[in-house]
Amino acid sequence: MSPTTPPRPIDEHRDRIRSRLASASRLLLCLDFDGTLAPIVDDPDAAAPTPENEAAVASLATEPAVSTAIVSGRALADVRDRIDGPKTYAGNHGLELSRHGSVTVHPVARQRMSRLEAVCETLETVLEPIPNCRIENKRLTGTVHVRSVPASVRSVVRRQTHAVVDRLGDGSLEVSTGKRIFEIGPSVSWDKGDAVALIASEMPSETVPIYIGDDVTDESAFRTVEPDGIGIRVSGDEPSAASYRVDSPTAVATVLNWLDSVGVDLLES
Ligand SMILES: O=P(O)(O)OC[C@H]1O[C@H](O[C@H]2O[C@H](CO)[C@@H](O)[C@H](O)[C@H]2O)[C@H](O)[C@@H](O)[C@@H]1O
Repeated sequence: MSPTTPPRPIDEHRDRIRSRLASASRLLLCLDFDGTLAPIVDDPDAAAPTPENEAAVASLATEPAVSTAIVSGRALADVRDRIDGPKTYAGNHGLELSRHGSVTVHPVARQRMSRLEAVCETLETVLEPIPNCRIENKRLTGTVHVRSVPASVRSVVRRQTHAVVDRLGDGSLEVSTGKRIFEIGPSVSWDKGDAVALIASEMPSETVPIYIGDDVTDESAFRTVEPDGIGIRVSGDEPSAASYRVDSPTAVATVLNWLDSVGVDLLES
């Protein structure tokens, strides 16, 4: 179901966050990567967390009462290389999970890897004439990047992507959208929200979950944590399942630093 209410600016509602933290003994802090910890940039390879976010995540990851997790659409190995500290990582929109020292992969996604590979290879050829179009093969999912593609031909990329997925995917792969991207993945009912629910299910009952993210795929995670936990969308005032919003990765750092310096002390010991 699509959300209908815009999230509220978090700075005007710190009291509710304070009281929610004060009623918990532990914090599960789940963080999206692109657009949340790292500003959106033209070249996906160049994405990096702001130094403030990098330092805040590293610091929060050492707090005994805090569990941190990165939940990203990027491949697990890729996002792990880009931000250090957390013990838990979910890559490929939750299809691969690294926790307790081992990696698990969604079994259906694993079965469909060869089909996904064939789709990515074909798209490399079919979309080769499109200026600045780029295919990111993430093994379990694939991303067609159109951020730097001339606006007039983006619809061509969309049509060709759907055509290749329909032809080679045989109903087992699907296309979704993100920020100037088309995402190709297995048609399975598993998303970031399911990954966050799984991570949260292993926490003590007095844990408050917080999820911060910026894109449509983060909405499932907001639905998982809300209303008992706290969803924070990095966005304008478009409708979201998150209750609160901040406007940029710079403002995310302010929230993370507040959690580190004030929020953690509010948790019941
Ligand atoms: O779930 P996330 O961690 O937010 O990952 C979502 C996608 O992020 C990346 O693409 C986005 O960021 C790029 C770099 O800023 C930008 O160029 C692109 O337009 C954005 O959509 C990543 O490349 C994808 O694989 C992720 O699925």
